[in-house]
Amino acid sequence: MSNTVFSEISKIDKFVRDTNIFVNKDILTIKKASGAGVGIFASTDIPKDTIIVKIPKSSIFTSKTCTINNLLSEESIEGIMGIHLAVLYELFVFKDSKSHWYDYLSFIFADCLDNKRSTGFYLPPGYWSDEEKLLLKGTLLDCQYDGLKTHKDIITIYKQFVSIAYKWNKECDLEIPAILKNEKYSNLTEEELDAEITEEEENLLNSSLDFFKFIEIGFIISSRVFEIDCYHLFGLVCIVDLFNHDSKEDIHFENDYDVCEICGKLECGHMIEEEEGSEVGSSDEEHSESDDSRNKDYNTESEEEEENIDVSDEDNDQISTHHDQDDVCEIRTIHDIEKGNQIYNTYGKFPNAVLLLKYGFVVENNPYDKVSLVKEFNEVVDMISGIDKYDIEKRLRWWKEEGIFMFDEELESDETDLELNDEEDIEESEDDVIEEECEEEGEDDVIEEDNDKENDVIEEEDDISDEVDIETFWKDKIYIDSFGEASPFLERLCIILAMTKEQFDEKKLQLDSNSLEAIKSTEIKQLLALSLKMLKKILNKKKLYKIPETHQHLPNINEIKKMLLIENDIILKCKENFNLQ
Ligand SMILES: C[S@@+](CC[C@H](N)C(=O)[O-])C[C@H]1O[C@@H](n2cnc3c(N)ncnc32)[C@H](O)[C@@H]1O
Repeated sequence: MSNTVFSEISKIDKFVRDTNIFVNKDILTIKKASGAGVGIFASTDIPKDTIIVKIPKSSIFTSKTCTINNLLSEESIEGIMGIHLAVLYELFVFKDSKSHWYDYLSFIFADCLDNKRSTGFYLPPGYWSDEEKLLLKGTLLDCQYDGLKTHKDIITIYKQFVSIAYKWNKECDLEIPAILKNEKYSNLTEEELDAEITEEEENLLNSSLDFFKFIEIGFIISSRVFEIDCYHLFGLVCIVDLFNHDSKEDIHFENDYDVCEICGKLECGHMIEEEEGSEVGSSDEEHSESDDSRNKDYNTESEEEEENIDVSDEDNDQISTHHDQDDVCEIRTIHDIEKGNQIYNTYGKFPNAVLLLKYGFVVENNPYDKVSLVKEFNEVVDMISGIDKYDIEKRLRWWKEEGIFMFDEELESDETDLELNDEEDIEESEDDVIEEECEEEGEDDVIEEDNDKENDVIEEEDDISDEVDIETFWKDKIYIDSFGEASPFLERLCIILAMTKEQFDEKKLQLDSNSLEAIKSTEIKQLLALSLKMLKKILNKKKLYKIPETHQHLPNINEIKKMLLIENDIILKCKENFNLQ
């Protein structure tokens, strides 16, 4: 769990004051939240649309605002990777005396700084003990997300960071963060960095405490990071990162995403240059020129400081004046909140497996939760008789490569139709108003822009089959949902597998849901009965998980038990819905 400690909260008071973060203390209380570290609560009734926190973008820790921002941009490291590397320097190199961010970062990474800690490392499930991972075998986390495996990408990132740290040390005498000290990777070529990670290498690193600390820091970042805008990309947002998660959110994080990608401002010379440039067709040059000139300043600075990098006060002044005061993010309540209630943010519409992988916790009554049926589906398919194996493979291949995307669109258009029907009445009455407003404000351009955006979305959707990993996509759709219902994709796939050869090949029923409806009633009845039988066989194969009773010594046993109990609950609901024992 990436929780902070309530008794240490005063550590961030000074940071909050110094960086002009506005917290409406008259209506908010920060306190212990049962089972979830610290949380934020309403100390009075709070009406809808109240701004409860305001934070200047310059007070958000990002790869652009951190102390080594100039070095990161020279290496083209940005986003979450940039934050990861920057945190190592703020915590272990610049520390209290030189880091403008230390009070905040040492609060959220307190455990990582404590060399005598009594708790183990806070790591994603792939790094848990074999005993713990065994208990989660067969869950969605295992079947769909490969969450019980360690991932080699993190090793490549570690090697890259070590190599860069040695380079900066050589070029600008910048101290190497202790956890990146590893001579073996101190001078890697591009080729060596890209090379396949060997098992020996993996085993060696997986027995290093510094490497675990490196992963832990990455995991804490993953559990607290926010998407900011197209300039900063991601960031750690003090105070805002104290809101706990619930699928029913109380607040919205509001900010302008579309800012200038060069300087991060909402309006600036670069944007005008770009507009003018695009008219005369020279925007790229001008952009890169201004980009270079900005980098030149930073480069010169780093050259000047080559002898001895002095990080901070000056740089931090530059950071805090770099953005306009009105470049702020706001937290706004989206409905009335009652006094005493915890105020929740939502981290996304994620099943518990993803919550555990990204944030280290699971929640009960999660409407987005699922139980995987991939293993059970494959077992039943292996037992199908009456159709030859080649035919089954052909149908499955068609489903994975084409059918599933067509069905996805079919479901989406059904949903859109439903929404449109609901909205029709409202829209009709609003039409006159909109027409009037457009006339007044000359909004033709806006409408065109909106259309362009819609076209982009449609194009993007058309490309979906090219972008997603086909294996991951189809498996993700083979599940029981949180209400104990089989996924519509699984139902349709069972129909496809239950078809006769003629129904599949000649009538092409799989391509057209209308002809599926129109098919002769006796024929369809038989087909649906067969497919329901197959579906029930699959569901019947799903067994309840054994809840461990004697494993209290395992550090992650509470989350494991919670996860298994929740999946069992869904399986039981499903058995009831389908009258299975
Ligand atoms: C962004 S932080 C939220 C503040 C955090 N509770 C703290 O003490 O600093 C995210 C972390 O809070 C915890 N958390 C958030 N929502 C939770 C929930 N509904 N149940 C349990 N833990 C939760 C998890 O440890 C998660 O990694």
